Amino acid sequence: MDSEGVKELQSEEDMEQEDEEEMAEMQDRGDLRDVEVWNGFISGAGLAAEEEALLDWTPGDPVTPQYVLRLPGYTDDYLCSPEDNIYNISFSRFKIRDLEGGLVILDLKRQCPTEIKDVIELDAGRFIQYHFSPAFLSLREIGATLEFTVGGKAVNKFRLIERHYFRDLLLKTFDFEIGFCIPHSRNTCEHIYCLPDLDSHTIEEMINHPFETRSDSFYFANNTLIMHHKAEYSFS
Ligand SMILES: CCCCCCCCCCCCCC(=O)O
Repeated sequence: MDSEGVKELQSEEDMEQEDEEEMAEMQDRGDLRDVEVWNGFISGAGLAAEEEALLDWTPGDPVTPQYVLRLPGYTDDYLCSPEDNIYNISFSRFKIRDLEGGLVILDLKRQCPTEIKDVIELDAGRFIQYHFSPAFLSLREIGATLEFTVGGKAVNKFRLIERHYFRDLLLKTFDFEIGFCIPHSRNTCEHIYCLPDLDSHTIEEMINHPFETRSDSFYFANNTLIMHHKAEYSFS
């Protein structure tokens, strides 16, 4: 696969409608608890037992796209291990550009052998801190180009779900369908991020509190979680 312009699949409105339906069902059943949880506000990070129950998930159950789309906050831990990347997907470049002005904001490249290696990278970094300027928060749309190689097995339904939070407030969920990737391929795709409209108080808080803005990136193949990356952001 060598695709450009992967789009956001599920709109915020669709997700809100799904949440409203879920809440209405819960209300009918009489088990509606913390409405705040479903609005993206929780009082503590990670999953408490009652949150797992609310999500209808018990430890050991597979982590599905539906599950991560309902997470109440930034996770305390990684929800899969590096060994779960059975397709030996290896990221080689990550570039961010402002779609309006065309300015490249970030371009991270990894030194990679010309030949695609079909080995699992157990030491691949899963956590990164990004340093942006306050002006980043005024951007409307950014394009994030991802370059990666795939090992000997074809990847079906490759999908990235990314959840961005400031503290416990869910800022936005991005859901990108990357699709099918052929074995031993080198791939490029660009995801378009429409940045959320944030109120001035939240923006000020995000600027004044570096690395309290965080994200979980969940990568799925065939609805199975194969990679989980975490990131923190400063805008000062
Ligand atoms: C300001 C709140 C929403 C921000 C959306 C910013 C998009 C940033 C793209 C970078 C995502 C990289 C994630 C990662 O490296 O795991």
